[in-house]
Amino acid sequence: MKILADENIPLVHSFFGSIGDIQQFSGRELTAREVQDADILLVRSVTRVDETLIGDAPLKFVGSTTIGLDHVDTEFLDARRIPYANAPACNSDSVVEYVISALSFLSEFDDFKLEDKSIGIVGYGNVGSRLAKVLAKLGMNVKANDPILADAGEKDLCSLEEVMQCDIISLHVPLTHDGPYPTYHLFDEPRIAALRDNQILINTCRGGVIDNQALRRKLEAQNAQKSRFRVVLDVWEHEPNVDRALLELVSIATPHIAGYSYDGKARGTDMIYQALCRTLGLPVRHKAAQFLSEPPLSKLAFTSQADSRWALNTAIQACYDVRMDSWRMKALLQRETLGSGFDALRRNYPVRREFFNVKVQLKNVDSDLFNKFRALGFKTKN
Ligand SMILES: NC(=O)C1=CN([C@@H]2O[C@H](COP(=O)(O)OP(=O)(O)OC[C@H]3O[C@@H](n4cnc5c(N)ncnc54)[C@H](O)[C@@H]3O)[C@@H](O)[C@H]2O)C=CC1
Ligand SMILES: O=C(O)C(=O)[C@H](O)COP(=O)(O)O
Repeated sequence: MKILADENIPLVHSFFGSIGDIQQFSGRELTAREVQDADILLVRSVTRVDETLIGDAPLKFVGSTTIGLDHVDTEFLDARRIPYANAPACNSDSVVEYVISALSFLSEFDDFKLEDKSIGIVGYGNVGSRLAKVLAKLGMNVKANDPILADAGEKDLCSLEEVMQCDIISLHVPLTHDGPYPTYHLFDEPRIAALRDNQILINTCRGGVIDNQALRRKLEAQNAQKSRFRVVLDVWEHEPNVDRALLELVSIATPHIAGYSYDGKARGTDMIYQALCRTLGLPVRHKAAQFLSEPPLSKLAFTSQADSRWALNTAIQACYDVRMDSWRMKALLQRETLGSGFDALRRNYPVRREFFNVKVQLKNVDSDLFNKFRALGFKTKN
């Protein structure tokens, strides 16, 4: 059995080695010729899986070890009766922790308290709803917009206009071009122009959800001294060929790594392995936990002398400091090869572990701080 697998899928040999002969490829360079005699195709988000790539290859399964599926032409696979799977929620905690790290940094940089702010979440699926629950427990005023869930009867959702009034707006929708609520350029020129000088806009879903040129024009037009309009971008239109001027202007810029916790990527591989076993009727012999090593940081301790805000920011940034990723990405501005640099940062991404790997000891602290650590996903003890 020939298994073609993206070279950036972690643990691919551990999970799939006993099922077939694994041949790895570079995600943006896979050709139809290589796919012609493959039985199994395992991709990440950078490989467009469609008729041009697949043709009449006798594939038994296509798996994408990602949440997003906009790179896969599922109608074509359905028509060809090729089974496929993605990995819903595999890295949603990773994205949530990315947003929390960004907010932690910005709250220090612009000196505000999260509990004084409102956040509007666009897309209330796995990522959006998890983020909403954590931030509400941290004391933020949370509003969410999701017209698809609203039509299906979900209560307590808001209009996009209401969400647009929040201090912070965070985007968590799939990239779609049709249907009743397409998300391509959901944030178009008029919506971007309507954003206020003191708002924060965060995009960790797909670059095309924001009109990047319109966003660049908005940032170029503002008064850098006076404006507090902050933008956090993990995803970009036309990746890996990012708009240099936009990259320079945003507060935090990262190369599509919000979902790149090692735990999340390993979970993605695990989920696709399980889906393949179900499809082929094979026994499930492996679990991601078997292959995950000890985290580099496992314990933190705070005493009753710790200021709550400082303690939370210290723990968040000790686990994951998004500024490091942003500095590495902004350093690309000095180099000619932005596109290949973007992919190199993703390929060589350092091991980042999720908050649940860290046990936080809290001696004689009040219950509010204890609960906030728990809400963030840390293991806690007295
Ligand atoms: N930057 C990164 O590394 C990562 C990015 N992602 C992206 O984040 C997206 C969201 O992930 P999940 O929450 O897991 O997906 P999900 O499918 O669980 O939730 C998406 C939600 O968006 C809603 N939605 C669709 N169109 C909408 C519209 N026009 N307005 C408002 N809501 C709308 C859907 O009803 C759904 O509830 C993924 O599709 C993927 O593209 C996911 C993981 C990592
Ligand atoms: O899961 C998703 O959806 C994502 O956006 C992935 O985290 C992106 O990673 P790659 O598949 O592009 O490596």
